[in-house]
Amino acid sequence: MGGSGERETKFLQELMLYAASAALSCLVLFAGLRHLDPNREASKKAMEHKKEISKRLGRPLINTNCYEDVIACDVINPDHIEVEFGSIGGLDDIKEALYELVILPLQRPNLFSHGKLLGPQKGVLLYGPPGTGKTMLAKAIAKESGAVFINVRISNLMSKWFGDAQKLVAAVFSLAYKLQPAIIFIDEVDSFLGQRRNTDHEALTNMKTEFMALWDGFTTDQNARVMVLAATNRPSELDEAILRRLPQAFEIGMPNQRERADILKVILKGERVEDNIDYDRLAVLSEGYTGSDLLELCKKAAYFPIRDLLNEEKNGKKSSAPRLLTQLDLENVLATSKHTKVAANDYTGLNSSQSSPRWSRNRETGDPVQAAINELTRHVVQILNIQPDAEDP
Ligand SMILES: Nc1ncnc2c1ncn2[C@@H]1O[C@H](COP(=O)(O)OP(=O)(O)OP(=O)(O)O)[C@@H](O)[C@H]1O
Repeated sequence: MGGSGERETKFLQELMLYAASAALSCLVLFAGLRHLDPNREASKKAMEHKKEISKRLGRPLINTNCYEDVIACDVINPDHIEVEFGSIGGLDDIKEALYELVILPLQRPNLFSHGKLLGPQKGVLLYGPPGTGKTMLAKAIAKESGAVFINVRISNLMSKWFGDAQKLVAAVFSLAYKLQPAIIFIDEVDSFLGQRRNTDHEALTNMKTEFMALWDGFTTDQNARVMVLAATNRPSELDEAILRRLPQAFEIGMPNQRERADILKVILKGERVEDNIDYDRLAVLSEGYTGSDLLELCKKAAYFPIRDLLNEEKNGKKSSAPRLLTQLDLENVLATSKHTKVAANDYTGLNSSQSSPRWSRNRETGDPVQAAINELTRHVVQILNIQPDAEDP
């Protein structure tokens, strides 16, 4: 009797020991797996970001999956975008067209829900040389329309979760739908959705196919306030399948003289500058500059007052603040900086096989023939590396 009682106690003890060690092993395994997960940090960051987004959006935490959480890292709340249409110099007719085509349907979908003729645009392409304000314009559209801005970085989709790239692509669309109104922005779209090559990796090809299928789904869903905005410096590298899905294309070209003056005014607005800046003269002197070049020019010029202040201090003078920026500072930079025309030379424009009327939209004349002549002239100017004598303001 005593022997069987002892055996029972021993059995129970062993059972408990096994149970405890099994529980411990599970715990260790679970903790180990969590540490082995290469995306642990990214998911954690994404979760924090998602919480922040929900808070900022004033909506309860949405029910998202782990892929949507990763995409959430690239979501920008419109209230946090500083760029608005007013901070973009020039591009007046393009801004006006984008207001009607993109902003209004996102802001007031009811206006576009009567009949089939006025369905909202689901894809818009901005193309032109680097530094001309395409990204800025895309952000301003999100800001003005109150849409969340999902900046799709292909490198993000490809590198972090290589095997799951297709699921991430699906997450871009599903998250956009949950957060709508939303703008999915794809910069350098040619690198992601460019012409298919035999050398393309299978994962990239699958991603493209998935992206197109999901995009088509949204195009037919009239209630989805989600739009794809794509930008490229190499429009000629996009294939027809993409162009079909981007029926509205806008060339964001090199700014003309009047636009350069406008851009300079916008950049220097609110800065410590003298009142007598001659913007028209600066615009003449800065021919061939993009908006981005003009920003760099102003940044360089802003150092002159600082240098002067430091020199004065060296000579024993005490100054409380740097002097105002002058016309001469800006002209000095223009005279000394060797402008390379990188942007204009890089821009390949469109090849003839893709020149259809929609591509030939010319924001200065609206005339396709004139647009073709301008394009040709631009190429000749680039090849000969000459500057036209006069320029249309
Ligand atoms: N029209 C403009 N008005 C005011 N600032 C401009 C304008 N165009 C460009 N800029 C300035 O140049 C910066 C770079 O422009 P942005 O990144 O939008 O050019 P991009 O066309 O998208 O170039 P990329 O093709 O290289 O991405 C902007 O952040 C802005 O400060």
